[in-house]
Amino acid sequence: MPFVSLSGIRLHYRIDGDERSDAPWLVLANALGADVTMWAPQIAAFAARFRVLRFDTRGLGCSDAPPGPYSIEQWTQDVIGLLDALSIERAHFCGLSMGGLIGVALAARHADRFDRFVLAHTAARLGAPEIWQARARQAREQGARSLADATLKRWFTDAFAEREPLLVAMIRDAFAHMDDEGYASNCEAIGAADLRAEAGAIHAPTLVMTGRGDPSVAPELTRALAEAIAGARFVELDAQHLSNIERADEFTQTVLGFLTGPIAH
Ligand SMILES: O=C(O)CC1=CCC(=O)O1
Repeated sequence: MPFVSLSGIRLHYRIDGDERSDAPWLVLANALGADVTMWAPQIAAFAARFRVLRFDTRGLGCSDAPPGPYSIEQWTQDVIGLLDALSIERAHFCGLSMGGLIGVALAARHADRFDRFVLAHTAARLGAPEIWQARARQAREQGARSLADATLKRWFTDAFAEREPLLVAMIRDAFAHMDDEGYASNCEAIGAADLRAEAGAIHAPTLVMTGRGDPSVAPELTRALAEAIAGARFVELDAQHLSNIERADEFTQTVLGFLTGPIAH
């Protein structure tokens, strides 16, 4: 299992696609409570066009979970450190939810390292700090797995959960084994992150995506992010929060179309 060591922590990553090719790099960033495996439905199609680098955000999956709270600066330094460690000069970036929030910060603050951004099911501010502090407290006191049922209900429609119980069980399994401190520390980073004043400074070509029924990040907040970014494309899928799983083909084709197609000026 490959890791890079960055300022005292080990970050787990995976690469798909032909590493020796000169295909563009595409970085994938996961949601809170998920890990690199959430991108499984996209990997074959993405790896046919890109060298795909996915990583477990600090505190989640197989990456280290040092005591927090974490911060948006640590998240972005983790991504830049990972690119540096792997000698990747530039990449496209696709992040969902918390991964999308990291993308907003990278697009505003580290534009020189990226070409195009996909910011899915996210916003420049993901709700009031008190909500995230309460969630962090619950994770520390009762364990992150105490949040699993409610979270899964926000992530998928009932119809999808009934149709695909195995898929949902696999996502739940990854969630249930999250490190409690890592989950809580990421909640605190989300609560402290308010990038509304920075979204207007994003000039990279950007696709913003939401789900019509997303109860985790309201579509209006995601739409507001798209409106703040000059020239951003906005797409709504018929899904709740993890549209890359519930509407896997549509998500994949929308992202590929954007990353490989012409950019309207
Ligand atoms: O936990 C949720 O419902 C949704 C969420 C917000 C930020 C994130 O990454 O996931």
